[in-house]
Amino acid sequence: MPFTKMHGCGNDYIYINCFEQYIQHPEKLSKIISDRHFGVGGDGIVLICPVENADAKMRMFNIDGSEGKMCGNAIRCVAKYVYDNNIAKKEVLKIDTLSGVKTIELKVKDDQMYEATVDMGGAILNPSSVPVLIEEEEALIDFPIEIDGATYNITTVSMGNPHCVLFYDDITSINLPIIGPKFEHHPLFPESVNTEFIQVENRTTIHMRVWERGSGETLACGTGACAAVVASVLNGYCDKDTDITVKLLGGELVIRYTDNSVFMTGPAKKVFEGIFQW
Ligand SMILES: N[C@H](CCC[C@H](N)C(=O)O)C(=O)O
Repeated sequence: MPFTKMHGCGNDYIYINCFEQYIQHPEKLSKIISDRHFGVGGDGIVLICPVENADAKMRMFNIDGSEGKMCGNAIRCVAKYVYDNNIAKKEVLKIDTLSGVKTIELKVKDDQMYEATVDMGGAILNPSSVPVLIEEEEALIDFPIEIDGATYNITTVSMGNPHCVLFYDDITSINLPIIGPKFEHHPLFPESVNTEFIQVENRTTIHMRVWERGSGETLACGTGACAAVVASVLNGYCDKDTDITVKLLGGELVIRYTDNSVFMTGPAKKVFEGIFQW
């Protein structure tokens, strides 16, 4: 099975062209091929599929086989793949996702690395739409919850997929493999949750680590960076209608939170192509 390995800020996926092949059980394939020792290695797989209402459709599966409803780093790479492989040779592309059709503007920086700006759509703040099971109509902002006897102040945001954002003075010392699953598997989050840990540097710069549902700690999370900037604005650390730099383990994303949409700008890079025997 032919594949293309690509990444956005080190959030790496195995991309499969489903204009040319059909994958019957992507949830099984993701678990096998994502393994860094017995497979290709990645944070999951992304299927690039034909669709009527857009240039292509993206289906993304985490390492555990669960299907993500949106993936910010992957959609930039899908746009690059669609352009490079002449599926749609346009600098403005429309990619369909389980969270609707997104518009991506590509800028070719060099032959292997592109920069893309994605209109990620509006941030969803109503708790029942994130979803988070708390009887509140208003957005959860700096909302205290108790997990295993400890209190955490959470801000919850959906970018088409669920996010829980927390703020710390120092994120370098957080033990994500211990704390991440506590949120990922908590009954408060019926569809599980991606959890972002934020350290604010100034009004235009934040640092982020992330524990992704279904994949664990990744080097970057595009939807998570968007949710983190929305949460930073809601908590008064950053401003709307301003480019905020999100510094991640694998690189940087620039996020702008406006009344209508959240915009994300970042890299998309191809690493190699190959044939997977399975
Ligand atoms: N783990 C996420 C999907 C991947 C999101 C992340 N890699 C991104 O770049 O947005 C979920 O299940 O909601």
